[in-house]
Amino acid sequence: MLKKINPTETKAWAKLQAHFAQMEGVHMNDLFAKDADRANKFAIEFNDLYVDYSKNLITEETKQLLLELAEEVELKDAIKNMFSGAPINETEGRAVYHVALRNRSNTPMEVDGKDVMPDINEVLGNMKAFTEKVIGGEWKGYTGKAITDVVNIGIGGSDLGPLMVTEGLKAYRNHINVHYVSNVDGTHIAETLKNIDAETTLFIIASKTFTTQETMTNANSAKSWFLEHAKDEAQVAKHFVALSTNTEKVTEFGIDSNNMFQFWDWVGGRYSLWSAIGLSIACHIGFDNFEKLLEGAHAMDNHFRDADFGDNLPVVLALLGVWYNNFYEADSHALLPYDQYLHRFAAYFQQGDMESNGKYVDRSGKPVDYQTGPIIWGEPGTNGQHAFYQLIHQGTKMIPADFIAPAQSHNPLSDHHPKLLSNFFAQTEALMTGKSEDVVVEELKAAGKSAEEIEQLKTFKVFEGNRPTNSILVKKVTPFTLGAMIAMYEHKIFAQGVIWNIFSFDQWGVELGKQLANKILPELQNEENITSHDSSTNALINKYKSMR
Ligand SMILES: O=P(O)(O)OC[C@H]1O[C@H](O)[C@@H](O)[C@@H](O)[C@@H]1O
Repeated sequence: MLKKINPTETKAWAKLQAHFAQMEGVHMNDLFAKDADRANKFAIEFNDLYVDYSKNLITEETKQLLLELAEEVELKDAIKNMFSGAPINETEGRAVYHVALRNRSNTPMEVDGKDVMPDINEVLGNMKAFTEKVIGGEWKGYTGKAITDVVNIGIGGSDLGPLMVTEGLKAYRNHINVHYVSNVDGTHIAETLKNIDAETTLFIIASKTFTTQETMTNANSAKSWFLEHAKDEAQVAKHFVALSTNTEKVTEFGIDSNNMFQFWDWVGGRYSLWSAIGLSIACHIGFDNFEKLLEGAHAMDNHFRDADFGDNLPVVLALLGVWYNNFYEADSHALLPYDQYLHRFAAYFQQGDMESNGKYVDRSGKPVDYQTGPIIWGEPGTNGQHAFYQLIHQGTKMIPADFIAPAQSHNPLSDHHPKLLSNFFAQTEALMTGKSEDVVVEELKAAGKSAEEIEQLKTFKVFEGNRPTNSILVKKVTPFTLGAMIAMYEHKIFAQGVIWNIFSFDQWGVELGKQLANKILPELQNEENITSHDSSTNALINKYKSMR
């Protein structure tokens, strides 16, 4: 069980508050000027990852106090608890054991006294055999043709993870095309079906519960479409497989239980890409590469469990996040990958982070009186620069940001990559150093501006700088590195949840909207005037009915 420690009542919190008062007004430029070794001091190297966190509003004292906070909230114990398979997802009475899914050392890992590794290895074995058949062309469709396209139908954790990783590792892809359908908007499935052939398409229905409205609706539409072509229910077995924890519902849907890849209730949806939910990834990049993804995550798991907190990547990133979220009152955090393949990275961690730590009730069931999870957002590299970076540089809000870039591109076309990386380095430098009024005035003089023009223009061109960033430089975006990076952020989220004294592995907040939608749906299926809601909702529903 996780301890119930209010972080704001720790000694470290009070010390951090006092320290924060001293830090206000401190400029990072001065911190760098004072300490020639700062970049070395505040960097962590892990395999092919190099994380520079020196461009943060911290001193050694800040780090020390943040580490004291981690000790006082008993983060070490919490990590041990997670790795021991204890039911730390208390509101659902479940263990949180995605670390077992990627336990490549294969040591026993138990839930309720039962080693889960044999089951995990069995499903991995089934996934391997299946992907090899699909990729090798042995798995045939109803007319005897090999599979060319895989459509993953799922939503939330059963979509975002596999989608982000297949995009992230496209450089490793084979001839199997993978498509993702998530939205209940009929457009999503309709547009996907336009580009595929029923004879050579395999549908993967991915749903932990196998009751999710969007997924079941899309799955039924896919099945109807398929049967329009195949005209034989018996052929469904060749074209539909399921990834789920719910055998009963899978069978009810008409999928042969032999074509079901199991996972377990101790795998949270947003932490499930390492389980059978990763089947579409394995179809796209091959099972060996999928295993390397697991290996990378496993390496990060060991690091998180064993490394001293001061050199522990997830812990350090978590503490920096707490520093900005709770002391500087930053309300968001940007993830900015300088890698086009990682274009869904921020979207993936919007669920990972916001569904985990978007909670206002603490582990004792009481409302918190401090801030919890930040808003996560971001877009890839230079696209963001030409869109929202203005606000990061000169806006009134502090936006701590993680800049992520590979040293080696999978597509080293002419000078694209040096240009991309020059922007990566320039942005973090600019955000930190800013541009003083003196420099602006010199530049305007050099550009031949009059004294009057200089006076009018100068303040607009000044950059305060002092805006915090982490730089995450990886050698190359490989399956191993991506696995490690995803696990790094997963554990950062867990560590922050522990500090904020909240439960990071339930998601009650997604329920109310679902319940109300279920109540409203039948009201949309008749022509009656609706009066059962508030006046705004009634008016909207009735307007919709008059417009359709
Ligand atoms: O895999 P399922 O059961 O279809 O759930 C899909 C998603 O549903 C809800 O939005 C939440 O519970 C998410 O965490 C989950 O990922």
